[in-house]
Amino acid sequence: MIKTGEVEHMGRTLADKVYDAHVVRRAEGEPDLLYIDLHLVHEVTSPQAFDGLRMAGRTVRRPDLTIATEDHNVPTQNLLAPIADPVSRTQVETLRKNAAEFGIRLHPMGDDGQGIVHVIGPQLGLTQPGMTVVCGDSHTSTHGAFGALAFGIGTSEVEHVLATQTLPQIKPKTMAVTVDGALPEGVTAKDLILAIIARIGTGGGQGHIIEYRGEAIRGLSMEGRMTVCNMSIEAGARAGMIAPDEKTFEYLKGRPHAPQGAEWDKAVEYWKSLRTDDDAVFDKEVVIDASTLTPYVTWGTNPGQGLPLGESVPDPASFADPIERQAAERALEYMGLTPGTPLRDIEVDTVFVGSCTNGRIEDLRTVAEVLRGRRVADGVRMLIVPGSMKVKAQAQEEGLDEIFKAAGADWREAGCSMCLAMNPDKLTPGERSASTSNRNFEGRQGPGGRTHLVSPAVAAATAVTGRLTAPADL
Ligand SMILES: CC(C)[C@H](C(=O)O)[C@@H](O)C(=O)O
Ligand code: SF4
Repeated sequence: MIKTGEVEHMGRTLADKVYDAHVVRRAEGEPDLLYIDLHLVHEVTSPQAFDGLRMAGRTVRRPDLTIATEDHNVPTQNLLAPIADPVSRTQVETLRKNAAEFGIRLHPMGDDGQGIVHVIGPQLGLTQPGMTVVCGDSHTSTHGAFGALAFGIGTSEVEHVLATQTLPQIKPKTMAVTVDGALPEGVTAKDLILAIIARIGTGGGQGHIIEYRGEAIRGLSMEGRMTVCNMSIEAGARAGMIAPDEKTFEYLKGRPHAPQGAEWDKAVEYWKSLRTDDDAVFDKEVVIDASTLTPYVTWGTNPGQGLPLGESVPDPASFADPIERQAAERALEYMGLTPGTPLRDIEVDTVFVGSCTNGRIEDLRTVAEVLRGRRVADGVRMLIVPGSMKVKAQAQEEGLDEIFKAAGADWREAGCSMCLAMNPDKLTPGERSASTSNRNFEGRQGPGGRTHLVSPAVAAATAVTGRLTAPADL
């Protein structure tokens, strides 16, 4: 820890640097007060926060640092029709009223800036290295891909940030996940993060900010880095971060909210200092060898229950830990799977491509590459949902939508869609999906629905054969 007036000798991690730069008040035995640079808002976790402000007669302290979008509840087709579900409709209408009353920018359904909250922040250049970013949403960790300290907060904290632009915090511990070597051909960021969670477990990052580092992380595109950071929360971590580099700067340059001219040069100079010092010590460290990885899929009902696609459904008896064994038994029962079945033999009814994990342009390009000249298997429905209206427009500019439609897939409007069952895109009881989203909990995609988490490449190949498949198998 740095003390004012003392020369600092101890190296600091990236997380330390960003955190320390935002502490506006620190007192013994109390949480720190952190300044927040960017506050993202969506319709699900904001209504009570705005009610709280109203009741206390408060205003939003920095509407200019706050931006709202409609994503969870929006249908992904027939946008002109009123939202049929009354709860969804009320949430969306409430956000519109609140945004108007408190002077917050909102990207409503149908607007060309609308999209999933974690897709639009980076897209607009709002998410930048060294920032603190919060949102009433657990996948706020996505923004850590830029070297920002980004984490999800609860609704009462949303109210606190709206009112003060600050947040009380207890400094999390730090954890390094170093991924050495290069990812083999055909192995993607999604496979990597599923492998990491399978290795460290859904509680492996608890209380920690994970910094992903090493050759394989440096080799990822910004989209891939976002996929990795997005799922940090599925390992229980408070946040995930990746040190900014030339790829980060290149991605940001020229975006609507990125600094410009002399401001840009100054910003880049600062951003370059945002890396873990060589002598910094992490509270916890894990090393992964990227060269051993193959496409990963989940077989169970939490994101840590994953295996290489070439393996078989595990036998619960093979788990030494009694809690894991029980969890596996229950998962297999819910998933309707038998131990020993090769994962490649599992047949799916539905394939979902989208979400804040894998609904960006690069993901859609990967899917198009696999689907080009091929057909979605008979009896399989495939939903391809862009993460934002901008992603949709770009995909259409590149003609990807034509490839999707020619293959028999359903090309939709932007939103969270089938990632979670808060809008019309749902699984029916017993229906099985291969999904590029981030959670496979019981009922996540609809009551009784069975979810296998996969990469966009595996999703596309699976749509073609109707069984869990990698493109290399086609
Ligand atoms: C609805 C929202 C609070 C929730 C979250 O916090 O993550 C959702 O986005 C999710 O992915 O489960
Ligand atoms: S796409 Fe899924 S994970 Fe992302 S914010 Fe929406 S519901 Fe949450």
